[in-house]
Amino acid sequence: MEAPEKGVPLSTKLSKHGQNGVIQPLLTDLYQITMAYAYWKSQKYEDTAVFDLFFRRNPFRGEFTIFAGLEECIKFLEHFHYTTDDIEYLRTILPPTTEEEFFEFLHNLTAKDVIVYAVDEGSVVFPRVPIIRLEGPLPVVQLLETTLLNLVNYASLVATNAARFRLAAGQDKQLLEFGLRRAQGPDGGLSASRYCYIGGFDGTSNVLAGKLFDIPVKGTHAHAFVTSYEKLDDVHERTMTAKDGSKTVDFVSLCEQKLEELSKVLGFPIDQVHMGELAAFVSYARAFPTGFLALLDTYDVMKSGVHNFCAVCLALHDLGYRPVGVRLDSGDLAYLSLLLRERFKKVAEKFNLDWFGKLTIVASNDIDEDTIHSLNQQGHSIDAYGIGTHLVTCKKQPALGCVYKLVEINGLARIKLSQDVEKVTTPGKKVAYRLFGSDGNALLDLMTQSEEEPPKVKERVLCRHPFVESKRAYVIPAYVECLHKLYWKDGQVQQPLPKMKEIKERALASLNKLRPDHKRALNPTPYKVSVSDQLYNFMHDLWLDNAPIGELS
Ligand SMILES: Nc1ncnc2c1ncn2[C@@H]1O[C@H](COP(=O)(O)OP(=O)(O)OP(=O)(O)O)[C@@H](O)[C@H]1O
Ligand SMILES: O=P(O)(O)OC[C@H]1O[C@H](OP(=O)(O)OP(=O)(O)O)[C@H](O)[C@@H]1O
Ligand SMILES: O=C(O)c1cccnc1
Ligand SMILES: [Mg+2]
Repeated sequence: MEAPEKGVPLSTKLSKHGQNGVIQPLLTDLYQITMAYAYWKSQKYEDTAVFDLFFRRNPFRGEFTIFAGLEECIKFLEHFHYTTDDIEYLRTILPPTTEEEFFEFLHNLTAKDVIVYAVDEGSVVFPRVPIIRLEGPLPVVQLLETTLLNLVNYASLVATNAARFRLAAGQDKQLLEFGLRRAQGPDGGLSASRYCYIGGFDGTSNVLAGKLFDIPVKGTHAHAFVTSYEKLDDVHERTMTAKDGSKTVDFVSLCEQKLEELSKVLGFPIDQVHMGELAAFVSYARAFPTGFLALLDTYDVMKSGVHNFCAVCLALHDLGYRPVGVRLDSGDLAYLSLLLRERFKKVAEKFNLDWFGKLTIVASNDIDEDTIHSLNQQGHSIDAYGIGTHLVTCKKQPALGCVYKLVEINGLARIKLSQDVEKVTTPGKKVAYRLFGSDGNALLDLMTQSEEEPPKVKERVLCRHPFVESKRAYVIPAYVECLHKLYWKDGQVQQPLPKMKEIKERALASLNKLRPDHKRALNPTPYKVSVSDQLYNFMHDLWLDNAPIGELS
């Protein structure tokens, strides 16, 4: 890699060619390069290969996956080139017998002769269906394998995880990604923020992700802010001016008065209320009068936090400001959210302030998908979730198993056999279609050989299980979507690459066309991925041709 230029802003360094600078041809496994040498040495560099990138099983025991990472893959192809520096490095790691002409060959390689068909980024995808199909000179498409898998696997995994959190929480809740501190390094953190947004989150706490990807950045405050104050005297600047500029008051005294008033009206003892916490809330409100959202659980949510919060809210109201809400970061989140809502409604009633009952309650603290389902079952009054560890580390399943398999060489289909039927590849160049029923929902995905006629609307098509002969169905689609679009040819991007927001909208729209039972959290119904009759017969003939016949004696 060229040395970073001095004086270049960080964002430019990180987004070389509008892409993370670490994404470059050497971000690969050594064996791709040694294979390229062996192909080159045995005159196979002009062979034309077709590779499919696909996964065999959906993550998180689910029955769907959100495809993400395509834009990065296309940009990688656009700039695929080994620099002089890269070649010098390769010279040091390849054996001295490596011929000089190979390094020249590598130095001149680009992806201009590669053709890429792919499913649109953000689409729901299913096992075995090629998400990306690459065709081109064998050494080049081979050299792309590891980087493309790296770009797609985590992106799709975390986008799917985010989509599952969204399904659990419902469309009306705010979902905030708070995972940077727990993410797998800086790149893991940035990718997580980007692809969680695509998968259905509303924002991130990750400021750099906000800057680089134009994602809304959001946040509250930490316990440290509260514990840094011990008593009310710690608030040095006591005054605050009304929103309309009409008056300036002693805000600390105003908050104290409100606390006393609340204690009388609601009947709670003031001696259990932590004055350091009140000092912190006062200071935070002074800094953010239009965005006051306080963390309530530093000492005791119901004995201290909520009283201090309500007092500051009433004081802000006197000055014409509208507070935002609270965050809970420990304890029984369902129970506490209900108690808080009850309290807010009571204050709303006693002080005749309708908005008070509708203040936002944010919950955080080690929340996973199951926690959200459980909270829903119990009943709660949470409006927003801040989610970190389980989301970005994908604790429930830390990797998606996308693979990259050779399916055709020089126009001849190739099959990879395995004792494990699931691992047998689908040979040849294929096209995938999604067939929809009259209710608008997806019925199944169908793979055909590339030269076959596409399935037609209102025409019966035989769809077969790829392995089980008896499993087949006639489908009369109300709508047919060709999943494979031409994305890269002649060294040019062939489709407009959509903005993050559009990819996010596609993910939502694509999920909305999937029947609810496929999206169910527990034991969802598998979505059918089938092959055409022609592809079925072709595949099984090739299988028999390639499987040796055993002999018993
Ligand atoms: N009502 C609830 N139903 C199911 N799970 C909940 C509920 N409320 C909280 N949780 C989860 O229970 C776990 C509680 O974790 P833990 O015991 O570490 O936290 P805590 O004791 O409440 O807080 P602290 O961070 O102060 O230790 C968290 O994963 C949280 O998301
Ligand atoms: O729990 P997560 O889903 O990862 O969400 C992010 C967490 O990060 C913050 O605190 P941190 O965990 O650093 O400290 P805490 O455990 O003391 O709250 C925040 O208060 C959340 O608890
Ligand atoms: O803004 C927050 O509340 C936040 C951000 C990151 C991690 N935990 C909380
Ligand atoms: Mg925590």
